[in-house]
Amino acid sequence: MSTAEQGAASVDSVEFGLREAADHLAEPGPTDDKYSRGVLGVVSGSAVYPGAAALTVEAALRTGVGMLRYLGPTRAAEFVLHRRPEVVTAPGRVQAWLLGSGMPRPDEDGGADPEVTEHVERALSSGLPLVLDAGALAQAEGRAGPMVLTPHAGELARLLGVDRASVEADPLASARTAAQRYGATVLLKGYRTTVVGPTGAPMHVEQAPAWLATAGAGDALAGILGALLATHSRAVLDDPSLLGPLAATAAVLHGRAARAASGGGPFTVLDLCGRLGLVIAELLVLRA
Ligand SMILES: NC(=O)C1=CN([C@@H]2O[C@H](COP(=O)(O)OP(=O)(O)OC[C@H]3O[C@@H](n4cnc5c(N)ncnc54)[C@H](OP(=O)(O)O)[C@@H]3O)[C@@H](O)[C@H]2O)[C@@H](O)CC1
Ligand SMILES: Nc1ncnc2c1ncn2[C@@H]1O[C@H](COP(=O)(O)OP(=O)(O)O)[C@@H](O)[C@H]1O
Repeated sequence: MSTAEQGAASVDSVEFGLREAADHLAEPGPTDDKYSRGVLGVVSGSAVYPGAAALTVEAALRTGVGMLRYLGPTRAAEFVLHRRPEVVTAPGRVQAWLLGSGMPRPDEDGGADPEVTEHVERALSSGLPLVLDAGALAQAEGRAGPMVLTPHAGELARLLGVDRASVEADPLASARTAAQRYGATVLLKGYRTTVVGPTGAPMHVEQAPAWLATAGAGDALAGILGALLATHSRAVLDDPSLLGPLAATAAVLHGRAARAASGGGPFTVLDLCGRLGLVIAELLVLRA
């Protein structure tokens, strides 16, 4: 589907841009410590997709958290620690959770190991802000609490029990259906990223170059959003309608970092992650 067709199908959403994103960034102050900044819990990756664990963690750290607790499978944890020794692999208090990137769905052969499943179950019933991605999307069923679902069109089609073409024909209506069904904010990925909450006006973000259509880019987006939820946890618990602007902010950071990494050509997902700090610094200047 062309961008023009996507636009025509989504005339009801408003563009969420740089200035709006700048207003949804948490900047630490002199009295902050690693706990007050926000701790993100991450359960991602698997024996099949250990890379997704590294990408979610890298993106979250680069977006800025006080601490990241990684509680995924052992092989992925070793890989994560090797790359990022600042990650903590002991359980403990967190302010938000990112679940599912690179993990099997509960109905898939093999499933996750029992220890990982227990971490996921605890997170799902914690009442804390959640990002549910990839293998954790179906866990939204029957859950209460503030959560953002981050499907691509194929995953949203699976969730809704429709074919992918019908999601692509009207991304906004499809995302809205899921938002209402699950009482969640839905961030639907694609060239245009659509964000819809169970209430409130839908938004869209178009900051990214098409070079971003590359494996692992969605894992990085999930990490960015997880970090934003951890650093805005109290505000989200007070006002869950903040989930929409925070999800859209994640898409803006992701797209801008992709553009910076690209410079007009191809790039890797780790290149994108490496640009996040400067993109955030640029946006913070905008609101000064
Ligand atoms: N480095 C890592 O560790 C990485 C790990 N990753 C992890 O992998 C897991 C699986 O995620 P995934 O998006 O790849 O698969 P999945 O959710 O089953 O959706 C498939 C959809 O795509 C479509 N489709 C398939 N082939 C197509 C084609 N050639 N050209 C066009 N369309 C095609 C297909 O549509 P269909 O044709 O079936 O309608 C269906 O809609 C997930 O946990 C993720 O986090 C990834 O992030 C990558 C990096
Ligand atoms: N044509 C495109 N132009 C810009 N961004 C895109 C395009 N296609 C996909 N993206 C972005 O790339 C990311 C892909 O995520 P996803 O499909 O989950 O891939 P993966 O599972 O491999 O990480 C999303 O953030 C999506 O918005």
